[in-house]
Amino acid sequence: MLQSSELKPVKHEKDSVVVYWMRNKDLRLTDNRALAHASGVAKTHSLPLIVLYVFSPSDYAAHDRSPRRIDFQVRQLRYLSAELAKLDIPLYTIEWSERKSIPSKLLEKLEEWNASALIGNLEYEIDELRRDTEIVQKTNKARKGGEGWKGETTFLADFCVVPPGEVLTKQDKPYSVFSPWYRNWSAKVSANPLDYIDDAGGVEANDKSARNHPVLKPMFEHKVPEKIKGWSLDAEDQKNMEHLWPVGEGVCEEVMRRFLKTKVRKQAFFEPPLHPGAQDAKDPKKDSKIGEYATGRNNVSLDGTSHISPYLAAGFISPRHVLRLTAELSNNKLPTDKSTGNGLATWISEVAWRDFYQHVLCAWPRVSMGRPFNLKYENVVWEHNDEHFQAWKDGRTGFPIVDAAMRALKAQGYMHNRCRMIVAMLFTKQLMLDWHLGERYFMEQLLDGDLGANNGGWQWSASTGCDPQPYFRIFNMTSQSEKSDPDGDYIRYWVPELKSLKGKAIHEPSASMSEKEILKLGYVMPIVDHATTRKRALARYKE
Ligand SMILES: Cc1cc2nc3c(=O)[nH]c(=O)nc-3n(C[C@H](O)[C@H](O)[C@H](O)COP(=O)(O)OP(=O)(O)OC[C@H]3O[C@@H](n4cnc5c(N)ncnc54)[C@H](O)[C@@H]3O)c2cc1C
Repeated sequence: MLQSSELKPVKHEKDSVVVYWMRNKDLRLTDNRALAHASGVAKTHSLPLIVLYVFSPSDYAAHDRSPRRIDFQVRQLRYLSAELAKLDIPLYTIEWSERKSIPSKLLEKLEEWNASALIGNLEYEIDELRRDTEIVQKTNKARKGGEGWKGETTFLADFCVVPPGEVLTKQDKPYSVFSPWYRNWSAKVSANPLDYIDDAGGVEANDKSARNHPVLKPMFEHKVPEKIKGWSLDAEDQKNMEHLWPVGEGVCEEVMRRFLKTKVRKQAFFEPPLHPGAQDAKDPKKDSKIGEYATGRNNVSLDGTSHISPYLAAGFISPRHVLRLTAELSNNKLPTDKSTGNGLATWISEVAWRDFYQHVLCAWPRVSMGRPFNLKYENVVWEHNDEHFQAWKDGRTGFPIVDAAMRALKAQGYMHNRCRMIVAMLFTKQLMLDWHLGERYFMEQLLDGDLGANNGGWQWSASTGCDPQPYFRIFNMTSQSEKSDPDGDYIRYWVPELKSLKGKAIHEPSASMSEKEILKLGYVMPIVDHATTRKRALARYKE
């Protein structure tokens, strides 16, 4: 928790207001710690609540945000605005292009509105932590007799199941290896489910008189913009995204229900999570997607994972909520021992990875400043090859599984986890390109782009991160392809040039076909040779 100091109790005067600052990772009205707290403060002092959201295009640019992600958030904000209006609460949005001046502009607004409290959920990226710290420091200074807004500021931990700083070694140090961290994390969660996965509460309606409050009245006239200049999509992509990643009433719960209660389907492409025709599982613990997750999650031609990541990353649903829904399948217990091969336990451990990378971000802030976790690898010599970088982005590397995955990413703003590992491995080890470039490209494309998870995934692949893949274990693209897309359906869908290929040839056309034959299909030869580049990578890392 980050809070202004308790110098003098703040006076909640009768014409003041309470402000909940909604951020990019908590775009929901239920099970939301800061919103519930703000609503409680407003009720206790009989004050109206304002929900504030700040559009900050310069932050989006600095954090390589994907326009699709901004569009996704805008769609959700418009939905939330309508929901809040039913509760007589305004959702007021402001666009500020100067990100460094957000604290001072915000404090000016709070003074203008005569707000007595500002409440939000913490964001763990370094820029955001600095911004919130500046707000708290400025408030404290004003409350010690200085100029400026003198209300109460509170930022709460909400994004993780277990807040950063609570999973520590016996020596009170942060963990840098996932397995012991996970044992500690799961012991805490299982022992204190009420603390960690209980519903944090939501929002209560304002009194009807809020509609005539001098500060709130004009806010009810305010409309959340449909588009943010520089961050909007063309009409076709907008339609595509609305179809693949819908927002609105009950969407997240339904995405979860499909994962927990319906059967795995074979699909070489990713259908929207709310596609028609999902078949109910007989025994969800065994034959639903989650029941089969321990094995199904690595087959990229199955819809064997939840696809909840964009909704979790932008906080349309809380991680507590997804775990509660999972626990319902298991007598309200959370099975966490994944060594049993239990699908539920394996899935819970994946959700825990999300927490793990946030904990890493907080314990070692250098990872959100572009530096490797493992400083030993800070000076690995990377190649500078624009042609290879472009071929990777365009899905024209000559490695079919990589090309399929990269084309899927461009088309859908999403990529299967196994494919993320494969394409990142080719990028960092075989192409020997700087992982920062791949990390940035992912952020620009992904709907679920999140600094902690994305940086963690990239540094895992580049072997520079926390508990990474050791540098000498370099994926062989052909065997990865055979394991993750056994029938080649995923490749055939995304790389139609190869759809006539049968059997193993789909995974490595160049092993059985001449260059002329491959080019005739409209495909390309591999842009690098695995054996040569493997040696190069080993040498570079050793150096
Ligand atoms: C190079 C690379 C980059 C990645 N970038 C991101 C990113 O920007 N945002 C993101 O949310 N995930 C990222 N991941 C993790 C993972 O690929 C996605 O979370 C997952 O594919 C989302 O699909 P799903 O919701 O169906 O996952 P499921 O398999 O159903 O997993 C459930 C949830 O657990 C979390 N999760 C699962 N695996 C991981 C993981 N390895 N690290 C962190 N959280 C995880 C996600 O919130 C996910 O929605 C990345 C992985 C790699 C290797």
